[in-house]
Amino acid sequence: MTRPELGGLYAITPEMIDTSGLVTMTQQALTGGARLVQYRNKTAGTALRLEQAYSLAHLCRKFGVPFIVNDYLDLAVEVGADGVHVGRDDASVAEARRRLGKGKIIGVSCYNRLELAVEAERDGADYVAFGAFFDSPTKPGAAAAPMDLLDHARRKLHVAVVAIGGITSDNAGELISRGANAVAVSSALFATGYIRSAAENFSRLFQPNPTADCLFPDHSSV
Ligand SMILES: Cc1ncc(COP(=O)(O)OP(=O)(O)O)c(N)n1
Ligand SMILES: Cc1nc(C(=O)O)sc1CCOP(=O)(O)O
Ligand SMILES: [Mg+2]
Repeated sequence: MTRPELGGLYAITPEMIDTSGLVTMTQQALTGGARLVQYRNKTAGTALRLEQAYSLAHLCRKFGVPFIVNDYLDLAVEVGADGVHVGRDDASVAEARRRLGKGKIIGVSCYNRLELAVEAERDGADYVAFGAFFDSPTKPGAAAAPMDLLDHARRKLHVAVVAIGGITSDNAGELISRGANAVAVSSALFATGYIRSAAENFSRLFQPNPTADCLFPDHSSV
């Protein structure tokens, strides 16, 4: 079943060594309405990763927003994260569930493959992620995912669907209207000089639009 907290703007943190800068930038994203945060750092050493993950876990707790650790299951357990995100080179869903326990969030990368999502859902994932929908500055070599994958996913799956890869506030609308519950964004949030307002722009896309309802009233239930 789709967990209600797994929707909206999903902020993927950038790689940086300055922990206080990272916390400040993430705080701006949260103030602008980010509903999930993922700590993603592929290059930091163990001590820095631990320091950053603890700091971000603490920050997210203050905002009441789930904090997810990318790749590192041990780190997620150690800092009391709300969940972990795993891909093809990472822990299995079963292992993540065993280590984290019931109630924690397990997200799984499914790239452009619906069958991986069906398997992840069956194994107990809480959300599945598809991408890359657009060229990603963060992951330039990512395989491309077609938009209609979201239409198929919406019909076939019951868990939350996350879209990722080169998403901006200009191209996110179509992903959301095709059924993405959340959009995972790094560069179009953190590589801007206006993180808070970028986050607000994304967050607005998830709010019901009263003007559109007024122009096009929904009589489907009448
Ligand atoms: C929300 C979300 N979706 C996809 C990914 C990519 O995970 P993965 O394929 O394991 O690649 P890395 O991020 O580990 O390089 C993600 N992290 N988050
Ligand atoms: C971490 C990651 N995974 C992807 C996938 O397609 O699986 S794309 C991606 C990078 C997302 O960052 P940006 O918003 O800067 O494109
Ligand atoms: Mg990974």
